[in-house]
Amino acid sequence: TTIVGCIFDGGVVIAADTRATSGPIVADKNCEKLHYIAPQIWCAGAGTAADTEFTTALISSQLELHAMSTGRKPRVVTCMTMLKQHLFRYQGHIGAYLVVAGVDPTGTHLFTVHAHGSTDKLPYVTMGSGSLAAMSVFESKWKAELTQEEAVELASQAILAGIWNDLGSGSNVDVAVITPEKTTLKRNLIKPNEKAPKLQSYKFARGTTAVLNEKIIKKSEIGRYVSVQEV
Ligand SMILES: CCOc1ccc(-c2cc(C(=O)Nc3ccc(S(=O)(=O)NC(C)=O)cc3)c3ccccc3n2)cc1
Repeated sequence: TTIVGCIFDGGVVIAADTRATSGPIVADKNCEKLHYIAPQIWCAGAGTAADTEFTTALISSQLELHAMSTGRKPRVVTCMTMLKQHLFRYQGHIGAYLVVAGVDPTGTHLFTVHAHGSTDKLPYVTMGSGSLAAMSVFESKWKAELTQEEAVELASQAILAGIWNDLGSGSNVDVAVITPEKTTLKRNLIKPNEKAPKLQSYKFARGTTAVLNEKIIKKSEIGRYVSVQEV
């Protein structure tokens, strides 16, 4: 997994690859790693898919209840604090590595939350197995006061660095852009690994495999030919 976040002049962008793995196997070629928390707070998740999905959904619910009881819009720092306290309580056994990003009445914010409960507040962040490849892009190309378009391009390039250089990352680039005015999810913004059409049809013609013999039997006689395990 490669997930990133980057603050720009007027908002924040987060992005993720879409490969889900189970050991060396690609379990899903187009999974979703950007999670909704609140209208202007989104989270990118790396680690155990079920843990990132359920942890973000739980905190999204708790944050909505908190906003209802305070009568105020939810704050990104509140989301981060709820996440870190939950993950710390489970001492790292919940495998969720999260990039928390959003806009609230206090401004634009970007945090990382690690599975053990540690957090960082930075202008750009990367996490997951492709985090070093992604960070190399930020360390070489990031500058202050990026425009939205520059930030989307930089974040996309950082994810592509993970896709090309980390076997745990792959397939497509998802991006979410959060500003005070609106939040835009750009699902599969870049699809650099689409399969090319086959050069020819590989369908076998009927009769390619010879039928050596054929026997039609009554259902009651199946037991003579196939051992059927009665449960
Ligand atoms: C007592 C434990 O102490 C720890 C201290 C630090 C970290 C840590 C982890 C990460 C990190 O993102 N690790 C990570 C890797 C792969 C996936 S994955 O989803 O691609 N694959 C699997 C199998 O989870 C997720 C997260 C990280 C990233 C960027 C900068 C710093 C970082 N630090 C972990 C443990």
